[in-house]
Amino acid sequence: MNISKRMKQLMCISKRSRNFCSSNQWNNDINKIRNIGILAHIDAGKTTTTERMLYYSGKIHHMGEVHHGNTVTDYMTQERERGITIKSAAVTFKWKGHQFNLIDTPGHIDFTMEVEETLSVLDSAIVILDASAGVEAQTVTVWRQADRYKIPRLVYINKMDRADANLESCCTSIEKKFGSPTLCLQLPLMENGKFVGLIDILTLEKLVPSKEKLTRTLLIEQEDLRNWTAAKNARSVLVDRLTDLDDNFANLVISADSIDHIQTTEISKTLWKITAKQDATPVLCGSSYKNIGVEPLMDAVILYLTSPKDGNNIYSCFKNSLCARAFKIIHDKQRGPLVFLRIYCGEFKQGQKIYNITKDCTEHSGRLYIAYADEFQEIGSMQNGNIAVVSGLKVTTVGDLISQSAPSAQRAKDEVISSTKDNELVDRIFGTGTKIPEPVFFCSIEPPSLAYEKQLDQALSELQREDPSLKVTHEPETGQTVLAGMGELHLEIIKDRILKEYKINAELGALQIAYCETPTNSVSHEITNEVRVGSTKHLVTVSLSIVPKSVDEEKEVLKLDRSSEAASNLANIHHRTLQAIKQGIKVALTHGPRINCKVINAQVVLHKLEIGRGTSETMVSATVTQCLQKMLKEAGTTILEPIMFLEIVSTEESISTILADLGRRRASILNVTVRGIGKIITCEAPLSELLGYSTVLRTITSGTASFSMEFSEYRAMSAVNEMKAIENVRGF
Ligand SMILES: Nc1nc2c(ncn2[C@@H]2O[C@H](COP(=O)(O)OP(=O)(O)OP(=O)(O)O)[C@@H](O)[C@H]2O)c(=O)[nH]1
Repeated sequence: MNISKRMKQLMCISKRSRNFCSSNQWNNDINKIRNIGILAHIDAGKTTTTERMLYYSGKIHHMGEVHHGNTVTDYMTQERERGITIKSAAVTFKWKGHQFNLIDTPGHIDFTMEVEETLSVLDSAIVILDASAGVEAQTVTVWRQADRYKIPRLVYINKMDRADANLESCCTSIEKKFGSPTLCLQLPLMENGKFVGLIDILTLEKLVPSKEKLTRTLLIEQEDLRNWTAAKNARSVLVDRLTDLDDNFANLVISADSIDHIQTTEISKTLWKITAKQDATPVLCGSSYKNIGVEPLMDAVILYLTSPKDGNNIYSCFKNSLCARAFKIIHDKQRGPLVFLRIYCGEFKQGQKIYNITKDCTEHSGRLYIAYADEFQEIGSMQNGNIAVVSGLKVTTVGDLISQSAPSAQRAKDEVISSTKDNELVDRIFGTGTKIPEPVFFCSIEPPSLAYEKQLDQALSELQREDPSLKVTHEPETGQTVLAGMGELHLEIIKDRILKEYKINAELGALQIAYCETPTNSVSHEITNEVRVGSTKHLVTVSLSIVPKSVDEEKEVLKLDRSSEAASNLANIHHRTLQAIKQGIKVALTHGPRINCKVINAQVVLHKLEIGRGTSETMVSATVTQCLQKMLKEAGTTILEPIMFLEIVSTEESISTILADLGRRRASILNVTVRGIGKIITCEAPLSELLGYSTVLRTITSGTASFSMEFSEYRAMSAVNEMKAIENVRGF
């Protein structure tokens, strides 16, 4: 690693940061804030593009490169060693009077939780594509995630310098895979077959960058007929598309005497509207590595992406009192845990007391900062619309909703409940912000000696607080600590972090597949429990059914029987009792009867509940667990295995070898398509057949093929494979 270069870069950040203390130097004009994320498939160029943005904004004076391991946002040792992003990184900088709070996210599927956390607090996003690859497997995943959070986005097609770059086929793949019409705003400017700049379709200008400055020159018909004609035609296509998408713009076109007289500002305004509504996707292009296209991309962020004020602020019920959502936590050696907050309403003041709505507790915050990746600039206060970092919070975890005080939170909740019958909205506001993906791999972890046991527990608890997709459990029967995560790389990085950051050489057991169980039949049961405390008898009776489902259709596993006989008995269940029942269900479904793994795809229906005076919630929970465990045994369970979706990119020569190998892995081939000079195989295969697949693929194709995979679904297997799974799990 080029250490001196990195040192210079950091000094440069710190020097600029020192001039930058008070919050009122920051943009409190909410219209001029852009909270944006950069999303893409692995290696599309997110970190390289972010590094250029920091450079052009004046935040750094030397551009780092991913292959030199000296970029600002890939600051973790593991990121620098491997040249991939693992943790999302937030940076704040200014561009043309606007404040960008930008989050660079990882592209690897194992770190998808980082993307999910980021998306839950963003206003808009840039999706980057590799110009030679178009829409790739992970692009589809992040696009779907962004759809779920209704995030306006634009696409930046990077790597236009590559010989096999193809802007048109990228646009076609966006339209085909996402059903979103594309609005192409730039064309590549070629000289002797080389990509040297861009043509701005709106202004009919040539944009030719140097490292220091971007030169804009108007295209002149007589001097550059070919480019001028291409730009004019592309502008007509753009105007036509906007006419189809926006009635006001259509009226403007009808009343104009010529398309040429439509003002660029009118086109821009319409583009903003359409992007905000997500009716179409603006497309820009460039080569971040060759420093082409990044400044116009930053201009496009200002022009077409939304500010915090433009979106529908679902938290407006908090009015001017504080409302913020925690979306990321890191552990800083000096400052301790740092919680990243998106502030939706009010102001966060350094050292203020906060009420954590999710955890129902009050905490004291410490210092307040603005983030520049792993550098932090202390500030006194931060206004709504912004992203801030807070130290000192001990209880808050990712996804928690924060307010000023319990009464202000209650006032906001009362207001929403009285003004809407929409329970989903209430849940979106006051529930936890992010969806935590299910881990598909697990392994045991042991300290090198008993002396390290406490330290390892501490390290795991910090890592778990940072990363909700990492699950740490202690198995009471075996005394083992078990780590569950998203993939081989995820768990490998955790082990490496424990070694490098906590200096513990922990031992990981063999990787195991996270199988699940599902009830084979529907069963009902009623149970009565009685406990004597002194002379008092405490009674509880529950009647439940368990019903198998093809997937977990409902958000809640528990459903109340709505029949007339049950309704009166269940009408007045106290909130705390309901929580106790849910807790009892959770415990029972954590360990299935056959191989002790999680029970999924099941619905539990509560028919009856009778509780004697003074019966504790713990007793209710225990009775529900006991009843369900009995029912699961009676119903019998089927074992389910995780099935992965794979996309393999290969040369023509290796295709038959790869297909033959996939045949031995119980894979179903979905498609084989041509991409450039190579081919893409899409298929599904059980995860148990894919352990160490990256090494195998590298070996059988001499390193010419690459692949990405993501979880598809849990599926039942044949009796023979079920036996094998049982043997594997018992051997663990
Ligand atoms: N030819 C070419 N290579 C590029 C360009 N932009 C980035 N790269 C290279 O592509 C590789 C991946 O770039 P990154 O910026 O790390 O990509 P990323 O999307 O951040 O990667 P992950 O975060 O690990 O998913 C690096 O080797 C870059 O130098 C480009 O415009 N042209």
